[in-house]
Amino acid sequence: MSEQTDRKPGEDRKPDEDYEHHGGFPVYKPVKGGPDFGRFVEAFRRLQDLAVSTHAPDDVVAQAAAQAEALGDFLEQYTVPEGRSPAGFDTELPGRGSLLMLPWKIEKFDAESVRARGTFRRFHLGGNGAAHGGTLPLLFDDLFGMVIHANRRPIARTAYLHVNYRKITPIETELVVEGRVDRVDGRKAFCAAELCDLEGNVLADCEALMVQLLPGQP
Ligand SMILES: CC(C)(COP(=O)(O)OP(=O)(O)OC[C@H]1O[C@@H](n2cnc3c(N)ncnc32)[C@H](O)[C@@H]1OP(=O)(O)O)[C@@H](O)C(=O)NCCC(=O)NCCS
Ligand SMILES: CCCCCCCCCCCCCC(=O)O
Repeated sequence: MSEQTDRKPGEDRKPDEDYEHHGGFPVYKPVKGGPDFGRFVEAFRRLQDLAVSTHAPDDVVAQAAAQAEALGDFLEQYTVPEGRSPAGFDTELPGRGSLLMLPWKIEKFDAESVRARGTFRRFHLGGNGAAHGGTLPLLFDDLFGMVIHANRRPIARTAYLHVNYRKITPIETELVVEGRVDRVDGRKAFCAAELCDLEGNVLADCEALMVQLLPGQP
């Protein structure tokens, strides 16, 4: 039996009593990268942009491939398990220092809402100047993870995520996304968010159900 509430997130709730119980997840802690880590990640994003936007002569591609392979060989010895790399766990960096997440900056983070600002990069291109349709669910899904965290709720899994694509989402253009918990029903947190341009036009909106995990649940 679940408890139906109309409470506004953060309004009347104390931090979730189960906050430290993240199903079968390990206890994650932020992992702060060193002084050059943000620069390191941004250099890789630039390479991703260039890898998808250049058509270099074969000898240049061969040289670039050899340098990339050498860099991989150089770094491989430092591989660590999940949760030990700053990538995705450095909360001060755009996209938390992850190459997968959108490299957006958080500008509001509280129980009312989480808001982030940034651009879809050239490597996020779908077609005809628009961000790939699959990159928007990634943006919203990661935002909802932060929304859950900002509401002092334990880690939740996304049960569903519904995106309405209202207008073309351009790459290389500053945009804003903001999301919140709309309603809580026991383990279920119903979330909503909008992606807007700087004139306030809604480019896409999204609704998702985030389900709190049971003990031991993966
Ligand atoms: C989401 C998940 C944890 C829910 O499984 P579960 O813990 O066994 O929970 P249940 O199936 O009992 O669902 C819990 C509640 O959410 C509801 N629910 C779950 N999935 C739903 C969906 N897709 N649509 C609507 N409601 C859903 C159930 O109806 C139930 O509601 P109730 O408590 O009012 O009866 C599980 O399905 C899962 O792990 N899915 C994969 C998640 C995933 O990989 N997400 C992407 C990465 S985060
Ligand atoms: C407090 C540590 C800060 C970093 C938190 C990273 C949390 C990652 C949770 C990953 C949850 C799975 C999300 C998904 O698969 O969609």
